[in-house]
Amino acid sequence: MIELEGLTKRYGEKLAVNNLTFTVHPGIVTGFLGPNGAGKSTTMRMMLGLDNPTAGAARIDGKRYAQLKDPLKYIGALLDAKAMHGGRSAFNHLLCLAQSNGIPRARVHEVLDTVGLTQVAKKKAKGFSLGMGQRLGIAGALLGDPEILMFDEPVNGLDPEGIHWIRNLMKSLASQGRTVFVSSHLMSEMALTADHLVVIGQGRLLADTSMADFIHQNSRSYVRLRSPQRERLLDVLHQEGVTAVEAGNGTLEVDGTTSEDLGELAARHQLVLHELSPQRASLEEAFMQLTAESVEYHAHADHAAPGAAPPPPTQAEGWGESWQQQKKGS
Ligand SMILES: Nc1ncnc2c1ncn2[C@@H]1O[C@H](COP(=O)(O)OP(=O)(O)OP(=O)(O)O)[C@@H](O)[C@H]1O
Repeated sequence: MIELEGLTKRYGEKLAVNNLTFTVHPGIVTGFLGPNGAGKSTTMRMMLGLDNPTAGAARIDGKRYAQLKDPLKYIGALLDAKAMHGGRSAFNHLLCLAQSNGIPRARVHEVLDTVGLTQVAKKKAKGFSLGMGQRLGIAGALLGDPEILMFDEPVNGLDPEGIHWIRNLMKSLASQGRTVFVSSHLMSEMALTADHLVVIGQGRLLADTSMADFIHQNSRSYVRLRSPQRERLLDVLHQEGVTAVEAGNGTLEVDGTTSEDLGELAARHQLVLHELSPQRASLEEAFMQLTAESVEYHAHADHAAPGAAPPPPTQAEGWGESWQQQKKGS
């Protein structure tokens, strides 16, 4: 496992990572999330001994990275897919890594095969597309058959087939009992891949929880109702002590109950429903809700291209104030 204890990094005035303590466990995929500049890459670099902490420590199986003999056999990482000697062939790049970590040459062929680069193994890495570079970086991470794997934005530059492949690879590595720690800005992808989440903002820990709990705790679930007998429906809900919020287009939003209960209630009162749909928030909505105050870099609408239409509000923005007020009031 990976253990962080009070991990801190200061660059001059900037506290990039602020007293992070958490553990990344084996057997699951742990997603590492945070807005731009939150400190994710700095944290990962310190885990790999590429940056020295100002305070605290990161331990890999109980040891600091520098104390590991043949570190690629303990932890494999993809941090920056472009960080390789472009003049070397894919095969030679991996062979150099293998030789410096006591890994047999045959393993280079195996990992090239795993990532689908066997046919271009003799080609120089500098001619590789972004997606091929990502695959080569992942091959390097897998080289030592490590129990711990760390990927910073692994789906960057990958096409849909490549994204699907890396998702399945990470899940299968975790199902083999390995520790998989992955950062990504693609929330929809993270929602499909990670079981557990660590979220940071401005260097501080904001959440360390299961995916399901994270979404549940940081977002709103409700049931949307639409009925041609809206007034009667509102009366019935009122009598039952259920609060409904009018949401435009003739729809009502109801918190604190289930679509099953509402359907049965409507049936008992012979009310016609045209819509009865449970609305569950997405990871993206939950993430934006939690990190809203720690986003450092905002785009402003008046800097948009001339004539560009403003973006439609997200569902999270759509809930806006009334939800915030309800939360404060509760
Ligand atoms: N070598 C450095 N010198 C000075 N400041 C740095 C250095 N590396 C990172 N920082 C600063 O530390 C903060 C955290 O950066 P980091 O790259 O770790 O964030 P991140 O969460 O990985 O961001 P992104 O999602 O945009 O990749 C940023 O404000 C960044 O400008």
